[in-house]
Amino acid sequence: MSEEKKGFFRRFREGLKKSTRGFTSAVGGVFSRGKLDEDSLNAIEEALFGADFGVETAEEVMEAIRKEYRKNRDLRGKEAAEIGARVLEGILEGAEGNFVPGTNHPSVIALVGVNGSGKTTTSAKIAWRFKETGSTVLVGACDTFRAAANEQLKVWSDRLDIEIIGSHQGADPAAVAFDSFAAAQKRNKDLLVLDTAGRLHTKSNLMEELKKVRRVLGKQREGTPEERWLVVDGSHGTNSIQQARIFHEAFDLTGLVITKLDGTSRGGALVGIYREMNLPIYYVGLGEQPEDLQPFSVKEYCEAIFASGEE
Ligand SMILES: Nc1nc2c(ncn2[C@@H]2O[C@H](COP(=O)(O)OP(=O)(O)OP(=O)(O)O)[C@@H](O)[C@H]2O)c(=O)[nH]1
Repeated sequence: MSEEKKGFFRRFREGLKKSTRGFTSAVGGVFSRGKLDEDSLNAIEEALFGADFGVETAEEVMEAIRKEYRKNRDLRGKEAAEIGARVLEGILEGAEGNFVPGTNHPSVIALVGVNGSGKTTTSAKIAWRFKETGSTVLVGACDTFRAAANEQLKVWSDRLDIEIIGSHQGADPAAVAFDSFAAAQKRNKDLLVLDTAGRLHTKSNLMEELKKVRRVLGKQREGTPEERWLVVDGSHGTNSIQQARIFHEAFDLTGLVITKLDGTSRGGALVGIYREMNLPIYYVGLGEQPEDLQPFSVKEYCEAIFASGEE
């Protein structure tokens, strides 16, 4: 395995460790112990329900483990963990998003989500990631509600050498989106990332505002923005599902980014969100540094979740 790939796996595991700690400590390391018994099976079941996977997922995983246990009373914790990881991988089949900027200069990703979910930082992190791999990128500061969002982007832009189209508080987000797209086209950028607001000043509805952003961009180039990703705070657990539905209805989402998986014991919620939305997860946030935003890996996620408390 290449050094770079090893680094990626390590980061994914490290970031998810806190997310999985609640899960693994609840099963008391039962997966790393020897043969299973009824008590340890109950402990696994309890932990599965506590990790916010959702009832359906918890039941499916448990059913597979119990089925194997009925056939083989010598089943070991490690084998049960492998069964769990496999079932989860099956459930998450198709969840891995893979984004590469197209040839349509610029490809456009619009990030939406409730305030505080991590849109601004995610915009900067995505821009940095593609800049590092040789793409030319522009970020549009369409969050004109929160004065600090524009400032925050400026700080990131200075720190990471990312080009942004700034805005001032109270400006029309759709106008900023328009200008950003025009600038990205003019400068022949590979990628334009649009940060948007999670709240608005005016009484006008946030969803109406997002629809307007889409309408305006669609007039500039049909189908733009072609990537419409919802940024979800992973630590909010399955509570995020209702919000996700509302955004989906208004903005016809094409993908998900799940942030803050490093700071929560509810990392299982990602599964519930995917099951409900059935949209690819492009990135997961595993910390505050730019490199902590990682492409989602089903295999890594499932293995990290069932890593049985091994350090
Ligand atoms: N630990 C951790 N913190 C994160 C992650 N992603 C974002 N954050 C932090 O979450 C906080 C909110 O992020 P923002 O990017 O400002 O959120 P926002 O969605 O733009 O918020 P609004 O502009 O109010 O809509 C910041 O302090 C980020 O540093 C992550 O993956 N892990």
